[in-house]
Amino acid sequence: MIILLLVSYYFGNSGEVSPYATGLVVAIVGLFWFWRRYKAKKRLGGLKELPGPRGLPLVGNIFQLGKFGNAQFCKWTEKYGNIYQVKLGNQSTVVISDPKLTKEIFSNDAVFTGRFVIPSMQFYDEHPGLGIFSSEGELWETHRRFLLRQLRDFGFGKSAMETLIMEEVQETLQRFMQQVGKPVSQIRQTFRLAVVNSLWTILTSQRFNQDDPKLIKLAFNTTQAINDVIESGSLVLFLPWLRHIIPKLSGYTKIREIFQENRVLIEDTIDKHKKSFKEEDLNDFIDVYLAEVRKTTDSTSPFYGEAAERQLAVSLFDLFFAGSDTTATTISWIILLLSKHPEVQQKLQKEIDEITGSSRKVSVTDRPQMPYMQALIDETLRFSTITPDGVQHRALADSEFHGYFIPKDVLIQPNLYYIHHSKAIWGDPENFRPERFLSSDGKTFIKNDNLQAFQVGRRQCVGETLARDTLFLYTSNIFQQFSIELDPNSVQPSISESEVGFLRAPLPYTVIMKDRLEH
Ligand code: HEM
Repeated sequence: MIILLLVSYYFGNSGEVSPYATGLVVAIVGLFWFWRRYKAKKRLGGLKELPGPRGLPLVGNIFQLGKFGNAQFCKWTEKYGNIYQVKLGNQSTVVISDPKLTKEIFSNDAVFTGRFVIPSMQFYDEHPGLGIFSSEGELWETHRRFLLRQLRDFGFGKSAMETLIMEEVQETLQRFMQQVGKPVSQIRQTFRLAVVNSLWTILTSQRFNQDDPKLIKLAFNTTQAINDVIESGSLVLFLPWLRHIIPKLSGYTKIREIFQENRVLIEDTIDKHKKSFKEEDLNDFIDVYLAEVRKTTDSTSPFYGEAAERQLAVSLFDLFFAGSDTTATTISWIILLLSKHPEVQQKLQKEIDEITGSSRKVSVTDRPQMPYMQALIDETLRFSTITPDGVQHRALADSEFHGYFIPKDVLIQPNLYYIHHSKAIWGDPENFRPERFLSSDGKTFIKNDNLQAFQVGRRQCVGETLARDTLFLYTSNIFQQFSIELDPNSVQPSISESEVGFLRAPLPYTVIMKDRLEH
């Protein structure tokens, strides 16, 4: 309208809209529209455009998501199919809801190995894109390879690490023993402390007491800050420029304070390792990393100098952050699901009793003889799906997937919740039924590729082995010792609902433990 008035004014018909001006404006707008369509078509290069819901300018589809964003992603899958596009703020995101397609896109082509660097969520605000989680290209590849090798040599799957995890399992068992017969709540928090402690010990060789305030801060602060941002609508994630306008209200100030606390703790720990460093006595991940930095003389190497030390700090934070709440939340789902399903709990205890009896603790070497336990863990990972939207990847260049044009910088988001709850794949996804991962005689555990809790392909979770060992050791040793039921006098939580937050966590619940081994 403003353009129309300006053009009318120019044509000398002050105040009135002339028909010439209207024609001219319509022609200009029409030409502009055709030009944009032509450009878009040319850009597609004969490829198809992705379907998806229309969004508003600037904010895209954000306000259509609601508190439980994943429910809307599942509805859109029903409407637009297994591959469609949405806009979160000004960020285009391709949502994939089929396990074969996620495997294909994340495994085959290095172009889909990028990451979305969220400005406010970086360990070093001034050096984004470091570490394992947020890095890309050569920096990511070299560090991921190094990390996997060292963690394998230093423990992933080794007995030394089992000993460290078992220390925390024992402490948790003792805590539970003191509470036998009484209502116990705060289950997720208890496991967070235990898991955080074993991870910290594995990475730094330092162990906290489970009541140490430093440990409590480490365990809760970062997740809490991220949850606060999500609860207040995730605006700073999708509209990052808001942090400059309303830093406090958007949650940015709080997040930076917490990253600063983490920074002090991690940098301090690295400094202590530097002071006591001995080439012939490498004890943990920090030591082996520092050894690599000391022997690197090529200034172009990612392991050279001060930049490499920053990279070490962020990698430590990534491992710690990615590994602690994920594992603890999954254990808290296991406790809730087994309390709701006493028949599953009894089958598990029968298997434990047959393998170890009560004379010794369960060890990871028992796992091959425990198919029911393995099935139970996979069924929990499927049923709970703690990362319903998975972790997004970024397209590093314009590319093609199944005839669709995928522009550079678009994010690829696996709809894990949909995949794990698809009727077509699982038959009765709403039921918690470990038997779906067993052979028909119940004697053999059967892996199912449609379970993608750790995602698949080139960026698949590096901590899967550690997570599976931890889940196995906690669950088997807790249910060897205790039978657990929901407290009949407390609120009975629904298992199909969850808390709003960064991870899909169970609603709060209260249980009563009974000592099974009491003589
Ligand atoms: C039940 C527990 C866990 C679940 C469900 C889980 C899930 C995931 C998922 C879905 C991803 C994204 C993969 C991708 O982008 O393709 C991921 C990445 C990652 N996870 Fe885990 N994780 C768990 C435990 C752990 C543990 C114990 C550690 C390490 C101590 C860990 C470290 C990482 C790291 C460093 C990445 C980034 C990998 C990369 O970008 O290359 N996770 N995890």
